[in-house]
Amino acid sequence: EMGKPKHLTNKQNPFAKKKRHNKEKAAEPPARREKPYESIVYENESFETYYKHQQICSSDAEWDQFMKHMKQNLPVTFRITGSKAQANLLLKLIKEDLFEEYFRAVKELRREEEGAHVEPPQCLGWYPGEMAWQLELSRKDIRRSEPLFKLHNFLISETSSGNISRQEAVSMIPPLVLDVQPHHKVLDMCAAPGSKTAQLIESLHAGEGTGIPSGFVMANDVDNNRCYMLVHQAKRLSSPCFLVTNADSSTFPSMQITQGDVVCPLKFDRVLCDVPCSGDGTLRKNADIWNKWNLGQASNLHGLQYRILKRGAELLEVGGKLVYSTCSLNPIENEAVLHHLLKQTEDTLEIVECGHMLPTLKYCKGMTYWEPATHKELKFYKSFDEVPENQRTVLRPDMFPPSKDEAIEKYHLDRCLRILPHQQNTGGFFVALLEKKKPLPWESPDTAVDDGKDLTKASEAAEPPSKKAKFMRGFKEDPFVFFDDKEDVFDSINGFYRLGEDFNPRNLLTRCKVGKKKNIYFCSSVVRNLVQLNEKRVKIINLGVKSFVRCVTRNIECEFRLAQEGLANVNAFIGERRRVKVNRQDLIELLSCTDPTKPPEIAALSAETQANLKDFDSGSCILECEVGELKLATVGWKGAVSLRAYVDQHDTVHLLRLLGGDLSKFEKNKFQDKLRAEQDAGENDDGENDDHDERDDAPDGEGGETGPTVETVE
Ligand SMILES: C[S@@+](CC[C@H](N)C(=O)[O-])C[C@H]1O[C@@H](n2cnc3c(N)ncnc32)[C@H](O)[C@@H]1O
Repeated sequence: EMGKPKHLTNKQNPFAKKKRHNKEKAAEPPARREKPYESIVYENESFETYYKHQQICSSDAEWDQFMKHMKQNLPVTFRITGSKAQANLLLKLIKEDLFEEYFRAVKELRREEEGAHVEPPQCLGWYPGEMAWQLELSRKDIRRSEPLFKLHNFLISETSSGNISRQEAVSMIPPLVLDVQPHHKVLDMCAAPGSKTAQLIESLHAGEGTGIPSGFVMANDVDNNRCYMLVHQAKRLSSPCFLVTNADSSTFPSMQITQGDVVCPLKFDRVLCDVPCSGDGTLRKNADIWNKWNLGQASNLHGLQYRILKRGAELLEVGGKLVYSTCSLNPIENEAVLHHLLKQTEDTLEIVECGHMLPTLKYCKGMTYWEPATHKELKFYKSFDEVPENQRTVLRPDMFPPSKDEAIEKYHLDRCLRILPHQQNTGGFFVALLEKKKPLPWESPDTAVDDGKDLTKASEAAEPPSKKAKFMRGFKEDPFVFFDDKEDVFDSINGFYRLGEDFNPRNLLTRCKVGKKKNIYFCSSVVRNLVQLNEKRVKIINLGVKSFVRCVTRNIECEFRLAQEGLANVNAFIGERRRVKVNRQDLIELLSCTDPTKPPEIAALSAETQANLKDFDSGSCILECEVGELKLATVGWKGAVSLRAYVDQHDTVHLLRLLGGDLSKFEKNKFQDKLRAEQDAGENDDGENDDHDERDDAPDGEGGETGPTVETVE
């Protein structure tokens, strides 16, 4: 009776789940096989000619610095995420323990070459709260050097549990500048793989103790496979205020939202346009661009970038802010795109200053003059009139700069930020912050004001036009099935967990219309509203956080256990009867148990905990532990004589780290493991591919909870 009735959970579309799983797998980048060092030539003549001509650096000496840095590997950067109390404690442990290990390991690594001087990790001063750091080591260094294995383990494990994010320094900038608040409606138009999306979600949740934010983040990508990277990325953040859509953002559909009692056109307070680009700012990370770089790409992308930006501006609320960013240095993809739109939006849209939001960041001002060029022979043109007829489909009038005065006084192109690699040893990047002052000239004022006047128009559009139906085809998602007010499963859950008056059962959903509900997801009210109003207008890929999981156990009245993933959201609603206070030592004990057949016995725990467990019904529960300022909560399982923590391995390591427990049994030395495996096999590998371990930004697979399936216990 304990088996999971898989065939029942998905009667409607038995293959959808498997497909989804495969898609998620396929979305993970393959293990990298970097080209042997020698085969990359760090040179590209057109690149140098083009950018020298555009004067992206102010002197020859600076140009030399620029080129020198472009040819070096990028240093590793990461930022600490998560709630304030946990992030502060993790920061303290990083500064004390991790950096001590860092100095030791780097000294060991470099002893022969460089003596014993080690550059200390550098705090990125423009990122708030000392939460972002740069190490003078490349990813390759960290992956390939045995002395650094503990540092590497730390990075992998804390990334997987979502407590740090290994993100390029410059990529942290757009979300900072966008300044997302908990009540904001946020659209990330080109979101995959989602490192910036993660930051947007974190900002949405940054208001301390305010419960579930009233705003939301909608992350979109045109590439269906890459949408699953977003799902994967966001899973670690467990936000009920998040959804993933799959649409071409240059024609992003108009949607609706209920405000008060009125259905209104959906406009966003914040829009991120991190558009597809030639990527030449990432040469330090993607060295193959050295061989491929040509100017044709930029001219090709300009149009798409413009259309995405324009649609973003349309979807923006008056008074709202939009960030346009690329990892390209090319003015054709940057200032020219902004100028192209600003010419048409007159005084309704304005580039605003944002440098002051990034104290200590070194950058150049946006360019106010540039010369478009043909990509084969790199012939530069000062005005469109000079462009020969046969080049006029490639070089468009809109790619040319305004007069120098206009560029500054009318369009404020100088307010853009250009970050060059040598300024603080990063990748190259471009970012501009725009504010919408009025409805755009082609928008009627009504559509920009949420006064519901547009209501009739909006509801006429309720049925999608048939040409929209075309892009809705393709891979079919399982449906989103929300609970209604009389859901029998809910009564059983509510009876067991006493969810309280404030909990709205209609914010729970499953992904199957018929059959037994297996996983129950939780989302915020606004996300439910968006799905219900817009499901037919846009392809929605994912939303909701897994919060309850079917788990049928003898003698336990409720057929659902809590899921660790969703605990942070439902925790506040759960009644006293399913909460157990445990002390620090007990929680360390519970987390350190890695043998599922021998769960910790209640009799071996502290007297306090034993007393707390008296008259406590068996089944799923919350383990609560207070250590100083820090309140930790994990999912647990109370058996007849045992108590266990029900936490996956990465979370276990994170919690043990915070609690000061012993991590040694979780430290893996892959170099030693490999050596041992080779010795066991009695033969030598050719040793060619030594980095087929976890890719840096891709946490490994599913990483299921390590406990046994509870179904088989007691
Ligand atoms: C520069 S990457 C975005 C990186 C992402 N913002 C991050 O920080 O992880 C550009 C993304 O735009 C997507 N894209 C390209 N054309 C698009 C379109 N027309 N609409 C929406 N997304 C598009 C690509 O699939 C790609 O994932």
